Amino acid sequence: MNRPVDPRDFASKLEGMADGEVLLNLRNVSLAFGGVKAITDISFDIRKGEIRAIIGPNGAGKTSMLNVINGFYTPQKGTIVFRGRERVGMKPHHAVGQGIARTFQNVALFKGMSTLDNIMTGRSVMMKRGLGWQMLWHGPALAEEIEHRKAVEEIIDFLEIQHIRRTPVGKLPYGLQKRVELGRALAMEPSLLLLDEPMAGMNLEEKEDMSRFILEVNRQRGTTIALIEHDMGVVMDLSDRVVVLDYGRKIADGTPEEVKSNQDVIDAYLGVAH
Ligand SMILES: Nc1ncnc2c1ncn2[C@@H]1O[C@H](COP(=O)(O)OP(=O)(O)OP(=O)(O)O)[C@@H](O)[C@H]1O
Repeated sequence: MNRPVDPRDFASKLEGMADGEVLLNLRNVSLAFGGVKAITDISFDIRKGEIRAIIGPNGAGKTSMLNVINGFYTPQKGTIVFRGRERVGMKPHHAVGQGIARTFQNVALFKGMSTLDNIMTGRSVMMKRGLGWQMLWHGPALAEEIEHRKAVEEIIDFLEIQHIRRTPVGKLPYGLQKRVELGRALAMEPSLLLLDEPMAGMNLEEKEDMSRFILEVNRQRGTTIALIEHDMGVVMDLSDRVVVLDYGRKIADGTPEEVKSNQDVIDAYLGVAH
């Protein structure tokens, strides 16, 4: 049985960790699918409080890397240390319990459900009282439900989506669906938020809105963020540090300025032959 997750656990696990300390450390990680080497001997870290971008051309291994971080894939080689503890055989449903939440390249919401209910599903993973309790509508379950509703309403306010709270998400424009998906991830109160192409398919205005929300999540809520993004303008504006992958290998790691002027990165994006 999955252990219920108390959001306060996350805060206590992060207590004593200062901004800038290593939150997640990947060492010599390799992942292959049969003969396809998706990730080869990659090491990098994510520090508490930063926005860390993972970039690279198509097929570079970015999504695979995100899937390794949240336990969806277990690498054949390498070590992963999260909050000072080496992780062994973590599964995706443990990720939430550890304080890792993610969004997906293609929005993964319940299309027939409202914005409110979709965000509430993010919260449900933290509920201590099971369905039986809720059906009986006992006092403690009711109190917990009210507490979660309050947290969800705060997220709805924060993301400025009050006007669509009752709308089925399948009826929303794509940009707003992405925002709701961000809301659902925030409902899990993650210490590490993974965003897979948060701006994909968005127009300029939607991108500007999403950039603002990502920055506010990071600055106001103190959430550490790792994101994959193809829009270089966005990456350079938002990120504190950028790791660049190409053909499953790390080719650069540094500030946006350092990475932008790195010759290997320029070659990779121009498609220079290896
Ligand atoms: N489940 C899988 N089974 C087999 N091969 C896979 C699988 N997932 C990824 N790959 C392969 O691993 C390599 C890296 O893929 P990945 O999706 O991680 O790259 P990416 O950088 O995220 O690409 P994109 O920018 O196109 O999304 C590719 O060669 C891909 O075909």
